[in-house]
Amino acid sequence: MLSFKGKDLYVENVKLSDIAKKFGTSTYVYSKNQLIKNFQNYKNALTKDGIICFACKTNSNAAILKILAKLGAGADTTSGGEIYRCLKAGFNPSKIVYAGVGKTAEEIEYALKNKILMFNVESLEELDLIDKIAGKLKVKAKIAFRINPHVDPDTHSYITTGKKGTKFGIAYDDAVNAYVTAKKKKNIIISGIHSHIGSQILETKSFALAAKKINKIVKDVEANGINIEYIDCGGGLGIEYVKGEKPATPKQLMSEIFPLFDKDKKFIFEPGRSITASAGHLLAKVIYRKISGGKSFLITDAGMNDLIRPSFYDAYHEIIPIKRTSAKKVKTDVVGPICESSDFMGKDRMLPVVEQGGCLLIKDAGAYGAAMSSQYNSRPLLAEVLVDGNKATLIKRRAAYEDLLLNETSSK
Ligand SMILES: Cc1ncc(COP(=O)(O)O)c(C=O)c1O
Ligand SMILES: N[C@@H](CCCC[NH3+])C(=O)O
Repeated sequence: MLSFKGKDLYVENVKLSDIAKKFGTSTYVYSKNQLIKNFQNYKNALTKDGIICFACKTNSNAAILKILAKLGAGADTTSGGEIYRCLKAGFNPSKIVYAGVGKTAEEIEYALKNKILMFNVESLEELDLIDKIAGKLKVKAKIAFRINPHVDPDTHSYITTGKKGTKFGIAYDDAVNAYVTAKKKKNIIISGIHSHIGSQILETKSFALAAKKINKIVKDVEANGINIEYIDCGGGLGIEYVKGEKPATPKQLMSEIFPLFDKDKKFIFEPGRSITASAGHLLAKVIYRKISGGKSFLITDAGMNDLIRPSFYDAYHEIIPIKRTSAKKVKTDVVGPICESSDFMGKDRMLPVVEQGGCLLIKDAGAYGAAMSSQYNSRPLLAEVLVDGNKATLIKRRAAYEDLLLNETSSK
């Protein structure tokens, strides 16, 4: 919900220059109504019994989580900390699923005590530990196996998770045996099957291929007298970072998947990026401009510690000045203040020479933005602001220098 009104760029009905004045820069700015719209796209497409479990690793700000919990979302979690955040935000534990290759004993115990819907189990050793801890607590643990379906979708290699040889899940060929083993465990209830093939996937064909392979396992497992209630299809739908990219919609995805399975199945989807990415942007100030070695640079107060995606994956985020200007456009690198040559927000962009102190918006940073930020170079974490109509609310205060020393025991 970004638009120009006159010369000014707005998020919903709030001028970004007003946000910069009031809350400072750099700042993450979210649109509540874009977030709701993105979630409703999934909810409306879910014509079968099931749950949309928001992948909270993309953005776990309490205000964002509360909005989604209120809309009836479940949560896909990947650590005890994420389960904690989701419970605090009001998610119903019976809608929380928990994946991850390295769940610790403490995390498993915490999840069991809080009665989550199901563990997406990624190895037989993990299954043993869950069974043991459930026994100690005198409870039953509901599980699905995360199956690695050996599918290779068209996306960045760092975010491909369902390919043969990656660390995720139980290998496709070992899936049926894993279920047979689980059936013998005293404290385990088999609830479902899970796969998640990767992220920023624009087309549906890899999802459909994975789903067909998963259904083959479901049939083989059920032939062994084991019932599979939930088909958890993971997340992974991409968004339009680059103008002209055409990501499939939740409706297209689901209409390909549903007919592949028996009618009685319940479905879980775990979208993350496609819910939060386009609902958030990074507002940054141009501190300095310079020409060096024949290149033009805009140096912003946002760095790779605030948004690591460009440095880490060479990811593209559109960058636009928040004030329309008739200044000439020149090929520009937008860089941050960190001592790394990989500290850039965008390279070779045609941008007007923004005035010093002017602001840029680094778009579609609501997913894996603030959530992946760090204090590298001892830079305090950023403020986060939520816009709803004509109201802008601070949902995370900007950290102070004192916060940098908060947990260091010799800091007094
Ligand atoms: C298990 C699991 N589910 C869901 C997601 C969310 O993926 P995305 O943000 O691409 O929708 C991820 C991250 O890739 C994941 O690891
Ligand atoms: N962090 C990645 C996505 C990781 C997906 C998590 N399994 C990104 O920014 O694109």
